[in-house]
Amino acid sequence: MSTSLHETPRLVSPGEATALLDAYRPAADRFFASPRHTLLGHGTAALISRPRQVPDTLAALRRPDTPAPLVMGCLPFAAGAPAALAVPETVRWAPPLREDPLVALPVPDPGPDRHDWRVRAVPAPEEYGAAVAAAVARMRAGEFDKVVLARTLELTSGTEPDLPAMLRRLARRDRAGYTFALPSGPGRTLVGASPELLVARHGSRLTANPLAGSAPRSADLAEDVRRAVALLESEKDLHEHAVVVTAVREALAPYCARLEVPERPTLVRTAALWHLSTTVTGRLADPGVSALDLASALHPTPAVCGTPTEVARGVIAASEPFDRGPYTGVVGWQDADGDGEWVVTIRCAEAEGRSLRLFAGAGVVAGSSPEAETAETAAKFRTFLHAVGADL
Ligand SMILES: C=C(O[C@@H]1C=C(C(=O)O)C=C[C@H]1O)C(=O)O
Repeated sequence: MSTSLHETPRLVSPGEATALLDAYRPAADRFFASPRHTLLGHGTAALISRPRQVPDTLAALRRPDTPAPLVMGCLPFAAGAPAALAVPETVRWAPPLREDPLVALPVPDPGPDRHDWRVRAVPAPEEYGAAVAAAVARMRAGEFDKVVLARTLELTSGTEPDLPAMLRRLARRDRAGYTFALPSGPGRTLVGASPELLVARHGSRLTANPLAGSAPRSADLAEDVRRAVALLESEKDLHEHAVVVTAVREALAPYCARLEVPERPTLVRTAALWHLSTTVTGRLADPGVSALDLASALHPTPAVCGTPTEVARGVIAASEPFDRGPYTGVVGWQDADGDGEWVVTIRCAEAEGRSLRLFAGAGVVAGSSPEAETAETAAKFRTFLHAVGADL
């Protein structure tokens, strides 16, 4: 196997990752930061709307004596809708942002935007609660097991939002997760900070980290810990989580010579939420299967859709009065060897002109309450509201 650029041993110098974060410019650039790498792609050598075209496009663009090309971008939630994948003209790599001492310095953050946001909730929180209640009634009648229902906030302002500033705030606040900013369609930019790894492949090793079952954080330390402990013991959340882990195991098993799935979830936290988390690891039976092949086999997991998948898709289409677009799709990168990282597209917004559309959803099971799911989605919005300086 050839050595790709990101595997080359390198000297780490402070500020390398922060420099990529600061260099990001919308439209021309694609930024992706993970706990392993920071990437900044510049320019577009090729656009790809169908994931199956990725291997041939990367092979055709391979040139001797230059680093092998890679693909960055996002896939939408909806099956069959076009992807927004691209091969950048150049890619700069840096070590993880969280290891960069400069990212922790408080000074360079420019503070909140002085935007006067007009905010419209679509659907209104009461309508969202009613959709949750209707889904709960159907699940109690045994029609299906789980559905993830989402809502949006449409933010508009008199001036175009400063997307690089938002990206910097997202990256600085949640340094342990995955931060991204890239074009999601003509005139549109997807920006977000997701805690959830759909799948990463490194040679024959794979890792997936499904999250499901959540609780809002509290500013009060004792209350924060109480909520974390309650989440670990909540039967409703453990069930919601188990449904996702089972689906991930079943989707990955056919590709694996070995697959390890811990019996009980642990906790992960973002600045706004606690989540139940399971880290699944495995070894591929056929190393020809790429990270994107695995992501396509997994997507959509019941962490963002439901169980059974097709029933849940139907409930989502009938209940949500908006198009999810890239939200709850997949975002990330992959190189010509098939190594890469694909993340679940959540805690994000899509920017277009002077407006931003924020998305948040919650897993609904028979034991769910409309009030708790509305509060959970409100907490999920906080990740992005902080980035636009609108979290009051
Ligand atoms: C759907 C979202 O998050 C997903 C749903 C979760 C849940 O229901 O507990 C937790 C993490 C994500 O898998 C979102 O953030 O919008």
